[in-house]
Amino acid sequence: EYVWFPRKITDLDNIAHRVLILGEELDDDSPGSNDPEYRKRRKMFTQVALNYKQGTPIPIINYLPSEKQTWGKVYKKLSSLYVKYACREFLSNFPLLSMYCNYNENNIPQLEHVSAFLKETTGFTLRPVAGYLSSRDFLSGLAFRVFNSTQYVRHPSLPFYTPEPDCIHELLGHMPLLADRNFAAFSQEIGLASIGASNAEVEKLSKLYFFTVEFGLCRQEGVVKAYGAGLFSSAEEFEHAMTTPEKQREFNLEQIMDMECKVTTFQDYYYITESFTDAVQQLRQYAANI
Ligand SMILES: Cc1ccccc1-c1ccccc1CNc1cnc(-c2ccc(C[C@H](N)C(=O)O)cc2)cn1
Ligand SMILES: [Fe+3]
Repeated sequence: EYVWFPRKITDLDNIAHRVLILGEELDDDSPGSNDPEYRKRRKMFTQVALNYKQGTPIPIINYLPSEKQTWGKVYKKLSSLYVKYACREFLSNFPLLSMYCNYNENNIPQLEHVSAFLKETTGFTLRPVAGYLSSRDFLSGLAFRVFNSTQYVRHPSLPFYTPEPDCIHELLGHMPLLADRNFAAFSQEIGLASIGASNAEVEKLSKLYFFTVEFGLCRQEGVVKAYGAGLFSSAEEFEHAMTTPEKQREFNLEQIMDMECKVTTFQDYYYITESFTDAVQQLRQYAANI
């Protein structure tokens, strides 16, 4: 069947309104859905994302003291885990974000500032997203080196594991590696493979994305390290994944394709790839047969 796909970067504006949003479509038992203040605050972020037009600056947000407090708690706890368990690419890029994007315990970095920094390093840029895009729509952004990023902050009741992506997940989880040239290339290749692909192939690519970009492990100097954004942003799942060897498995594309993606609980398994370039090779092989 004919599948529309974006042909130029401004076509990504046609995708922005096709989101699952907290309180409308998303199940109402997500954290903060029974907190009227929080839901009002989330509606503001939703409007910013729905009004956004490609190529315009991302609006600067005056984050609230309660949001900054959640960020600070998470930032402090995770910083101690990065030293022990993060891959070398993450550790070498993190200081750059502190320097150029004002990453610190007392300040939530602005997407606009991080987007400008990424544009200089790997050509990636950010755009604010109101909630869950479909896998196809999210992956199509990556083909243009555009990363759809949430801008709201998780509810203060669940700082160390939240079932929804939020700006803390994007800023601490994804941004440091989007500044790495090999990882940026890998991310774009997954996006390019999804353009015009069938629904079955998009489903497979989104699982590949999920078990690498979101929850990937790698081996560096013989030691298992993390590179998955979902680990870098959840102190609980990060600690769990790195201290439960029986849940760590060698990366195997076929096996991953059959795995179910757990979106609101910890994963059953975490997959180890030797490196990003190794993952790219496996993806290229797979994409060649699509
Ligand atoms: C679940 C879904 C909805 C809509 C469209 C696609 C999907 C879908 C289907 C198959 C595989 C993956 C997905 C969506 N992918 C993802 C990717 N990331 C997340 C996710 C990432 C981070 C976090 C926050 C983290 N737990 C933390 O506490 O920091 C919470 C959720 C959740 N789902
Ligand atoms: Fe993510």
